[in-house]
Amino acid sequence: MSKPITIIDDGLSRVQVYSDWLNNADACFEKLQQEVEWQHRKIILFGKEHSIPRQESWVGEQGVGYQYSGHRYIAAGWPECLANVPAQIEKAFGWKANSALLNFYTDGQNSMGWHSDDEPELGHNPTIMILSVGEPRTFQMRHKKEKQQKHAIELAHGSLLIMSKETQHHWQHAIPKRAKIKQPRISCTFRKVLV
Ligand SMILES: O=C(O)CCC(=O)C(=O)O
Ligand SMILES: [Fe+2]
Repeated sequence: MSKPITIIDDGLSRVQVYSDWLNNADACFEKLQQEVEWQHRKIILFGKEHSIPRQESWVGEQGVGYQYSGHRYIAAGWPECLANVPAQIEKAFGWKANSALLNFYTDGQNSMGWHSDDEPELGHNPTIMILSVGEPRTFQMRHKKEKQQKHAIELAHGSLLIMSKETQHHWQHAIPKRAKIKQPRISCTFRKVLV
């Protein structure tokens, strides 16, 4: 395993990236596009219905549930191409995910707004590992209180980004729109939901 690039390591929060982590990233990207049941979730904002600007799927060990934006999702298993990834991650980092939120960004018009992954079912200091395949996209981070503290990280095809320790308390992250990007990207955001 190559050495990670450390983005944040200030004693409280830690963010690291392994730029070329997944061996079979091309095959994984193809299979995820074909195998996953992608959903275009809708949200109500000020009484009006909107489609969120990307597609999603909740996957993982049978029965693991997740609640966000007023919906509850239950995992029905891993897509075949991700089935071995939690064990690979565990071998490398000693941390085992039981689920993942998958995001499909069709092109640079798709995005994700500022947020922290701080849902209560993830526990107090959740580790989140994001595997990226497809078109590289910028992963932005900003400190919640000291707004001048910012980072922008290009997440390459096959890269793994790890957020750990107190990162979700102190930082938010986002995937901004990019008008020039015409190609798709998939992110697999591995999580350990407390069951
Ligand atoms: O697509 C990404 O890299 C970010 C995804 C994310 O932040 C999330 O699913 O919570
Ligand atoms: Fe997130």
